[in-house]
Amino acid sequence: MSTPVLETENLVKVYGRGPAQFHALKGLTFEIHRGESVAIVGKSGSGKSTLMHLLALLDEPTSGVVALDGRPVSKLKPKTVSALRNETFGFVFQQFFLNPNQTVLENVTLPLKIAGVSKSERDKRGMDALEQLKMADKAKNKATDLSGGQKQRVCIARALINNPEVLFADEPTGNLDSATSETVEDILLNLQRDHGITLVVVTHDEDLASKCQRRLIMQDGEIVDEQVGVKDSASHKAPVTAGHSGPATRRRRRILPFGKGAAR
Ligand SMILES: Nc1ncnc2c1ncn2[C@@H]1O[C@H](COP(=O)(O)OP(=O)(O)OP(=O)(O)O)[C@@H](O)[C@H]1O
Repeated sequence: MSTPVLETENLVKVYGRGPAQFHALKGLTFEIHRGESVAIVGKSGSGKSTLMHLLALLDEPTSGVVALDGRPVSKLKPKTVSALRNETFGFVFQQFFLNPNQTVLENVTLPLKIAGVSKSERDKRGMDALEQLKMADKAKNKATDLSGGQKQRVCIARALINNPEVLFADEPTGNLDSATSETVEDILLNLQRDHGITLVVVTHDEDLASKCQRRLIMQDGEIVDEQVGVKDSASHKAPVTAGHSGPATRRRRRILPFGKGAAR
């Protein structure tokens, strides 16, 4: 089996100190494989967002390892971690985080501007991404002059602008009505299925979770169950596999020392 794109080993996150200490993640060990769709689900406060932030290298664990392409990243310099994050990941959040004073195209191309890409190249790639999301006709609109579903499509275009290996989505349908949610779900799942992007979704939305290939069920800072199989629908033909495939915390292979044997 290929090297997992992301894996964790005994991942622990403790917030606060002394009597105020709170163990948000209690030693998680699991793998996410390239090109799969994984939903992280569980009740409010179970640790989903904390886990996603650690996987996405937006926060550091208290102890344990996060490895990207088999290479532990927890001990890297902040600058290297930032570069890895920008090169490898795209992000979609419930709160769209669009700049209201900029056009749709400017919002979508912001990551390229930060990376120092020329305006002509940014605009070309931005329009390509907007085409993909069927939003090219709104390129010159202010980002505020859009419906919720359109805003989320702009956010997805922005997340795709760097050709990410992994797309992290934190409650991507949280602010959308059910019809619009379905459109956004299908866009995300199509990106995973047709373009091989690894999709990691934190969600309370059962419909979205059921369309992912794997669900990690969290409770009180632990992964207590793992379900495999996607909902049978017109766009998702694989049958649901009931039950779970065993403890999600099982280890199958050792994480390699950073830089050894991990091609990217
Ligand atoms: N910065 C922090 N300081 C202290 N405790 C925190 C902090 N961030 C999160 N927590 C606590 O850690 C636990 C897990 O939080 P987290 O946001 O990961 O849960 P969640 O499953 O994503 O919840 P929700 O579904 O409501 O977003 C919660 O009890 C939360 O109160």
